Formats: sequence, structure tokens, C-alpha cells
Amino acid sequence: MAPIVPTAPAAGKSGGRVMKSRAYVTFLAGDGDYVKGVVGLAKGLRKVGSAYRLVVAVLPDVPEAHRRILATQGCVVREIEPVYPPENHIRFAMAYYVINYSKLRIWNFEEYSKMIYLDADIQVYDNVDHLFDRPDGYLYAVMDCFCEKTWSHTPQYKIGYCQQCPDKVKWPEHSKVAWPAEMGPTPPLYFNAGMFVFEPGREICDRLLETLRVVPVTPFAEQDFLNMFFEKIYKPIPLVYNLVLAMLWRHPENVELDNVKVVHYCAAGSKPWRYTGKEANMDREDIKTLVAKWLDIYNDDSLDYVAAENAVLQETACSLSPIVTVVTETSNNSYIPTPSAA
Ligand SMILES: O=c1ccn([C@@H]2O[C@H](COP(=O)(O)OP(=O)(O)O)[C@@H](O)[C@H]2O)c(=O)[nH]1
Ligand SMILES: OC[C@H]1O[C@H](O[C@@H]2[C@@H](O)[C@H](O)[C@@H](O)[C@H](O)[C@@H]2O)[C@H](O)[C@@H](O)[C@H]1O
Ligand SMILES: [Mn+2]
Repeated sequence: MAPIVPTAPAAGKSGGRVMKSRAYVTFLAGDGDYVKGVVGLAKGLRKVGSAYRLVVAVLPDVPEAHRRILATQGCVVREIEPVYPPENHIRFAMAYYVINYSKLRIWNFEEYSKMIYLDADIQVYDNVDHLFDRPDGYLYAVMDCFCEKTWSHTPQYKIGYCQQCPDKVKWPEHSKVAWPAEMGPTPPLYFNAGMFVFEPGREICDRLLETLRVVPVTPFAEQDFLNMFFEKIYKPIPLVYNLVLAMLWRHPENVELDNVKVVHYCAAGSKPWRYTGKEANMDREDIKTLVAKWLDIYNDDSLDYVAAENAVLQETACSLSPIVTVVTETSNNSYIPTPSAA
């Protein structure tokens, strides 16, 4: 029987107006091991019973073999054009951050009404689908921390100010001690761009790319840019939705690990799929536990797309023949797994 190729994301109808769908989205570049992060994320979202697909925005340099792995894990693989910042001589906080500007292409996925972006080094341990119901018109994300060495180029770091504890070292305008006037006003709230809730739109995507061409390039690349661009509509959400690991040693008083729903493995040496435990802070018990948690999901075959689909079918006691996922390449170069009865 010819496989039934699912159409574009299921769009509900309400009163004649086609309701667009929602999805999680991540970003994959290169032929390296971040693909493991995406597989882990896909399985993690399945484990928490998320109702939405995971779209993977891939750069052209992501090999076919990796795209097929992702399609067989139930991901919707969409190729995007790279985005480069204007000519610059900036030293990025991490040299590879230059590729992260390509994340901006996800605003072009306007077939979705709302998306939750997650870095490939993020894992979801509790269902967070309810974030899709937050009021439209804002960008929701968790506040970052300025205390790691990666921030040593900033005035915040130099004076020991962090938005996670604004009263510990106050920003000059609120401090009794004389400070150089050029410190300016307190910096606006700043989010970590590893996780955010946003509304795609071609028009806003064009505005992002036009603006990128005329603003200075800065060390935290697209994260700095997104914070500048969305400053007026950024709404902070609790850190349980994106635990930047450095918070565990920089602001433990702000972290209730048992309540954390989403963990961001962004500290140096914390990527679970290449963890050695040798870097600073990586021998902490809480880090070892979180890395083991990530690996448990990654190595759990029952969370693979086909296995999970079969489990659902068995649960509904249907006597269907086993599902074989045939990956069907569609015209716009996106791979959508096509479950078909053998
Ligand atoms: O070689 C790379 C580097 C980065 N990324 C993507 O870019 C995101 C941001 O990079 P990273 O998470 O390493 O930055 P961090 O959050 O650790 O600063 C990753 O999560 C991946 O989604 C990728 O696909 N391949
Ligand atoms: O390209 C710029 C990157 O900036 C951010 O990096 C993190 C990381 O460097 C941590 O090590 C720091 O502790 C944290 O503060 C900092 O924000 C995002 O996680 C990532 O998705 C990406 O946007
Ligand atoms: Mn990250």
C-alpha cells in the first residue's frame, strides 16, 4: 500500500478560520555530534508526552545520514539558508557562535502560529506544552546569568553585577558609591537564547535580517541581537523552564532542582553526549546526576519514534501489522516520517 504522506502540520479549524499549528523547534549545524543532542531532545519531548512535533532547522552542511536519523525519530527536518553577520572583527564568546545567527531563519516558519525554540543541548524533563498558551505578542524566555568567564568582556561582569541578584552588587545608578557616569542606566533584563517562546512571521523575519545588517556584531552573537531586537516585548519566565547550569554554582539560592522542568547543558564540559567530568564544576554530584538523566533518555530504545508509535498502537489493542517508518522526501526538502502498515 502506498505510504500516506502526511500533509503540512495538522491545522485545526475554528469557525472557518484555519488555526495554524504549534511546534517545538531546534537548530542543527555541521556534521558533528550535536545531532545526538537533537535525538535526545526528540526522545525527551516524547517521554513527557508533548502534543507537538519537533521541527529541526538544519543548515546545508548537515549530512543526509543525520537528517534521516532525525526523520526516523519523528522530527520534521527543514533546511534553512545560513545567516552571517556583517563583516566584523569581533571575538565571539565562543568562536562557533558565528553560525548561531542562522537560528533567525526559524521566524520564517510561518505555517506555525507559535513555536518554542530549544537549543540541541537542552532536555525537557516535564511537559511544558502549557507555555504555548501564554498570551500572544510577547517573546518569553528565562533570564541569563552574567557571572561566568564567558561574560568577562562586559561591564556587568567587571563590577560583579548580575540580574540574578541585582541587590548584591547594585548597578551604579542605584549605588551610593561613586561610579563612572559612562556606566549608564541599569541594563534591560537579558534572556538566555537557548530557549524561548515566539510567534513566527515572514515580515518579522525580514525585519530581523534587515536590522542584523546595520547593528554592531557583539560577543554573544544572535543572543545579544535577539535581546536588543525584542527588548520591548521580552517577558521573563521562571528559570524552571531553562536552567542554565552555571546557576547551580553561581546562584544556588535561586534554584530548586526538583522543580526544574528544562535543563540547558550549556556550561563548558556539560554536553552529556561528550561529558568527561574533567572541566571546572563538572565533578559536582548534581551535574553527574543531570548528565546521567540525559543519557538514560538518549539510550532508552522504548522512546524511539517507531517503538513509541508501536507502543501506542498496542495500547489501543489494535491488531495492526508492525509500523515501518518510511522516510519520504517532500518537494521542499523536508523529511516527514511516514508511518505505514507493512
Ligand atoms: O556545532 C554546532 C554548534 C551549535 N549548534 C547549535 O547551536 C546551538 C547553540 O550552541 P550551544 O548550545 O553550544 O551554545 P551554548 O548554549 O552552550 O552557549 C546548539 O544548541 C545547537 O542547536 C549546532 O547545531 N552545531
Ligand atoms: O550564540 C550565543 C549563545 O549564547 C548563549 O550561551 C550561553 C553559554 O555561553 C553559557 O555558557 C553561559 O553561561 C550563558 O550565560 C550564555 O548565555 C545561549 O545559551 C546559546 O543558545 C547561544 O545563543
Ligand atoms: Mn545551548
